[in-house]
Amino acid sequence: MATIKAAILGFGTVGQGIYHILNEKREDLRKKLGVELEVAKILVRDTSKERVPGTRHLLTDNIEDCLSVKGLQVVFEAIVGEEPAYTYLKKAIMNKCHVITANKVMFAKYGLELQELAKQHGVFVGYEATVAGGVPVIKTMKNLLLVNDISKIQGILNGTCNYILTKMRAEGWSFDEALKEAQALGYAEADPYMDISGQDAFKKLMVLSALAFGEQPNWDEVKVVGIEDITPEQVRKAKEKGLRYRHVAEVEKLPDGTIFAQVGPMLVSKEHPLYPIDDVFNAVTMETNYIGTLTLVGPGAGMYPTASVMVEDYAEIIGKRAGFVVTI
Ligand SMILES: NC(=O)C1=CN([C@@H]2O[C@H](COP(=O)(O)OP(=O)(O)OC[C@H]3O[C@@H](n4cnc5c(N)ncnc54)[C@H](OP(=O)(O)O)[C@@H]3O)[C@@H](O)[C@H]2O)C=CC1
Ligand SMILES: N[C@@H](CC=O)C(=O)O
Repeated sequence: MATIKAAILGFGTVGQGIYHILNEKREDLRKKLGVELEVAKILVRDTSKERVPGTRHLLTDNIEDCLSVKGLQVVFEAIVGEEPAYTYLKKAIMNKCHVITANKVMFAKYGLELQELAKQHGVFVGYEATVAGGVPVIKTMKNLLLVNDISKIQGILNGTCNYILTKMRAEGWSFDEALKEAQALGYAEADPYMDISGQDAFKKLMVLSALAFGEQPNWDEVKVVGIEDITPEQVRKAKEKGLRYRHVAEVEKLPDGTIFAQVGPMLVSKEHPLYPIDDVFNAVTMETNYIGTLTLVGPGAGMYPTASVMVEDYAEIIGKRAGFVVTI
């Protein structure tokens, strides 16, 4: 049986999740895909940190050790920020590797370019994990777009913000307590300001805009507001009135063809579809011409939901290569 060699870039919450799932599902994936997968290298910054037992020999802090693995075919990327992730993935694609990323900060900016480059080199880019954690919004949207036009997308795209707002309302926790717990649970970004400032939701929205409309609005013209100024008093008063705070991102193609987007907190009443979406859950509503309105709901962050969709991307890509999966 053929063996596919893979590298994992980043071995924090998401990278370790990928490793665990690949191990736990090794036999199953082998049967379903007809190939063995071997994780040949793992890139980190600090190779001395104690991590998953039995992986020390795989760790390196040098990307060339990863990209020079003989027969490398797949790169899972779960590091942080635009660079060096963009440069690494570009190199991997040019070396004819499939790449699978969770890094929305990098992908919001370079996603269209990397996908074009991948096309030129005959490889695939999986990016389900860049938006809404374990919610299969990218593959759903790709399928919808085969037939439908999407006119508007609205949703809760940051699990950490939703977790914080939920805990403040339902448990009376302080903002800081809730953020600390979101970090402990692996939901928050390495720099949690990305979450609470709305920047993380904005980057995810830009990934969705590129997919749905083939373009993004001018980033400088998008109003992005976070949740960091919402006080316990405001949350309490809203609750008394039967309202809930939600952090909502939306992007819309206007009749004149321009793309309008905004990100910020919103007060919703119990009639609103986002009212019941609590905890780390995300929800994404798409308005389409034939299906009408479709909403996906599920865990928006965390080790296993995020890693699961990355391994699904791997299975889909390898299946496609073998000619037995027919989705895009
Ligand atoms: N956590 C989540 O729920 C989700 C996260 N994501 C995205 O996945 C990515 C990873 O997130 P997460 O696992 O939570 O982050 P962590 O901070 O837990 O892990 C990041 C990992 O990347 C490594 N790393 C960071 N920068 C570099 C670099 N320049 N070179 C080599 N290695 C580097 C770190 O190495 P070291 O350990 O040595 O410091 C660490 O192992 C991010 O882009 C995030 O936005 C996407 C969806 C959900
Ligand atoms: N920090 C992000 C992680 C997933 O993308 C979030 O909380 O949603």
